[in-house]
Amino acid sequence: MEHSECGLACLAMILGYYGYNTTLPEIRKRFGEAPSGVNMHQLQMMALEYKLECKGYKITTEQLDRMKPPLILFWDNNHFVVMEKFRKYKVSILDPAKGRYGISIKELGEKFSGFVLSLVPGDLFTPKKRKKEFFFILSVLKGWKLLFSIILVALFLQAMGVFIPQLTQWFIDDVIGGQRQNLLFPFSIAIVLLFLYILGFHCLRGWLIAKLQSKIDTTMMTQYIGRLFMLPYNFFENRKGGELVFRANSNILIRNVLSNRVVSIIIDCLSFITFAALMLNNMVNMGIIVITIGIFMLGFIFLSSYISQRLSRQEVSTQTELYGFLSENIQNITDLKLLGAERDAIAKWKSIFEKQLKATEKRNVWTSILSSNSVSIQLTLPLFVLWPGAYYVLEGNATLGSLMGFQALAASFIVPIVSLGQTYSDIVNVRTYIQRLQDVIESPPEYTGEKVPSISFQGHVEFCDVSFKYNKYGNEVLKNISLIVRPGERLAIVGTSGSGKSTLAKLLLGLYEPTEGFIKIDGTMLHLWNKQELRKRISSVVQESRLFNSTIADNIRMHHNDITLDMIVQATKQAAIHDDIMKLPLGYQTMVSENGFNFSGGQRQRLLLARALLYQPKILVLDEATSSLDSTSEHLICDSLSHIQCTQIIIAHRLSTVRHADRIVVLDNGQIIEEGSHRELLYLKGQYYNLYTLQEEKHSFSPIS
Ligand SMILES: Nc1ncnc2c1ncn2[C@@H]1O[C@H](COP(=O)(O)OP(=O)(O)OP(=O)(O)O)[C@@H](O)[C@H]1O
Repeated sequence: MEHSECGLACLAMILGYYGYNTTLPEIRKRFGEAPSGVNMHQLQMMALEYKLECKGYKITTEQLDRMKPPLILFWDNNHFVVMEKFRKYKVSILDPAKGRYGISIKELGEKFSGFVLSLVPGDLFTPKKRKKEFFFILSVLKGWKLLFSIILVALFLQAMGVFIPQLTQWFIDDVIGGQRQNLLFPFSIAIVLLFLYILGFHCLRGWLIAKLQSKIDTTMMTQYIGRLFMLPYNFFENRKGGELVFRANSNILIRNVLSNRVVSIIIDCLSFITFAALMLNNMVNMGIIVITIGIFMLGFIFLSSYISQRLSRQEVSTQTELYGFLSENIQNITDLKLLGAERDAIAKWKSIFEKQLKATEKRNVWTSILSSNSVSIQLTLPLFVLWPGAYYVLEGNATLGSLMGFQALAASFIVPIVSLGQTYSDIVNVRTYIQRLQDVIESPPEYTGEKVPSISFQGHVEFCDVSFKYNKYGNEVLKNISLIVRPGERLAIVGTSGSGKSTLAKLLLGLYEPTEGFIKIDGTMLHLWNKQELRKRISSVVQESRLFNSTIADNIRMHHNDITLDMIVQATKQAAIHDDIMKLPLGYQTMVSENGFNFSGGQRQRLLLARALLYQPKILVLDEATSSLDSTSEHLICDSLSHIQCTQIIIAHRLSTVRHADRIVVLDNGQIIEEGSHRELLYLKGQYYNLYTLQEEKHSFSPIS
C-alpha cells in the first residue's frame, strides 16, 4: 500500500467487511492509479460503482458514536482510516499504513479531522470471494516430486519417534525387569545403528529441503521479477523503488517458511494422529487427558494468531517505510546536502527506525511468549503424566515400563502440536509478505499488441481527438487533441509548465493510454503495435531518463549486446559527445556513476541523446532533452538533428531550441491553442509571442530571425 493509496485501501477494507473481497491492484485497474491520492468525493464515486450507498458528513468526535461502523474517517488532515468499532472508552481503528490498533476517545479527537464517509451495501450489492494466498503458495510449490521425497524421508524419521518409546518400554520391562544383562551389548549396537539411521535421514532431508528452497526461489523470483518489469509505467510512478526491492528480498523469508513448514504440516498431522492413537491404545484415560491438553494448546495458538498477524503487519509496514525512506534519500542526496537537511534526514530516519525497532520488539516479545508457553508445556507434560500414571502402576493396572513408554509417547505427541502452532504463526507472519508480492504478481502486465514495425515503417503520427486523465475522477490533463505529424517532420511543442506537453509525449510513447480518442502510428492504432518492437523504432529522451552505474558504452547500448562500438561512436558523434568521451583516459569504458553524477548536466543529456539515436529511429521524442546544454553544444545538436531523417517531436521551454522546427504547437491547459511556424506564431502575437518576448528580454536575442 502506498502513502497515496490510503483512500483506496479503506475502500477495499469496507468492501471486504461486507463480503466483497478485492485487492488494491483490482481497484487500481478499475479506477486508475492515484499518485496524488483521492478525495472523499472521488471515494464516494468509486464506492457507488460497487453498489455501496454512501453518505458523507461533517461531524464532531462525540457524534461519531451515534454512527454505525465501519466508517471511513479523514485522519490528521492527510490520511484516511477505517473506524471499526466505537466502544465507551476505546475506538478500534484500521489504518492502511499501520494495521489495526485501539486508541482512546481523546486521541480520536486529536486525530479525527471532522469528515466521515458512511458506506453500506445497497440493494444491488453482490459479495465476491477472494483468491487467497493459498493459491500463491500452491503456484510456487511446484517441485511436487521433491516435496514428496521430503515427506517420505520425514516419515522414516518420524517412525523412530514411534519406535523409541516401544524400545524404552521393552528395555525397562524385559531387559532391566527381566535381569537380562546379555542383551545390554546388542542394545548398545542398536543405539549406534539408530544414531546412524537418524543422522543419515536428517542429512538427506536437509539436502532435499535446500533443493526445494532453490526451486521455490526460482519460481517465486521469476514470477515476481518477470511480472515487475512487464508492469505498466504508471505502476512504478506510484511506488518507491526501495520498497519494491524490499518486497523482492522477502522471498528468503517466504521460501524458508514454505519449504520447512509446508512439509512439516503433513508430518505433524500424521504424527498427531499416530501418537494420539498409540497413547489411547496404551492407556485410554491418560491418553484422553493428554490429547485434551494438546487440543487446548492448539486452540490457544490459533486464537493468538490474530495478534501475531497484527504485530507482523505493523513490523513489515515500518520496515517498508524505512527502506523507502533510505533509498529515496540516498537517491536525492544532492538536494539533501544543498538544503543542509542531512541532520533532519538522520532524525527522521531515527524516528522511523525506532518505530521499526519497537514493532520488531513487540513481535519478538509476543513470539517468545508463545514459544515459552509451548516449551514449558512440552517440558513439564512428561512429568505431569507421571503423577496420575503412578496410581495406575501402584494399583497394578500398568507396568512401570508401559508408564515410561506412555511418558515418551506423550512427550512425542506434544512435539507436533508445538510444531503445528509454530507453522501456523509462521504462515500468518509470512502472509503479510506474500500479500506484498501478490500486489505485483497479480497486477496486470502492460498491454501490448501483435503488430511489429516492418522495414517500410514511416513514422507517421496521428492524434485523433485525444483526451487524457491520470485517474478516473481526476481532471482532464489533455483535451481533444487532434494533431498529425508527417514522416520526417520536425514538430515542436511548447507551452507553460503543466500545460500537458510531457503527458502528450508519454501518450505517444505508449506509457499511458488515452482516456478518450486514439493515437495512430503509420495508420495503425497505437495499442495494436507490439510495444517493445515499436519502441525500437521510436526513441526518446524524457525528463525521467537516467544514466546507470555502468560504462559509457553499456549506458548507450542498454543491455543490447549486438550493438557494436562503431554504432555507438556514430550515435555519440550525432549527439556531439564523442570528443568529450575520447578525452577521458578510459574512453568508452569510463564508469558512469549512478544517475551520471560524475558527468556535467550537459554531458549527461548528450549521453542520453546518443542512447536515443543509436537505433536510427523513425520517430524521435525529446522532452527537455537539451535544456542543460550551452549554446555551442545546442547548436551542434540542432544541426545534427536537422540531418537525421525521422519524425521529430521536440518539447522545450527554451524557444531557441525550437525556432527552426517545421511547425510549432502551443499547448495551454491541455489544449492546442496555436499552431504554425516560428515566424507565423510571432506575427500572431498570441501566447507564443508572449513566451518568446519574455525569453528575449531575459537573453536579449532578436525576436525575428
Ligand atoms: N503522474 C501524474 N499523475 C497525476 N497528475 C500528473 C502526473 N504527471 C503530471 N500530472 C499533471 O498533469 C498536468 C500536466 O503535466 P505535464 O508534466 O504533462 O506538463 P508539462 O507541460 O510537461 O510541464 P513541464 O513543462 O513543467 O514539464 C499537470 O497538472 C501535472 O500536475
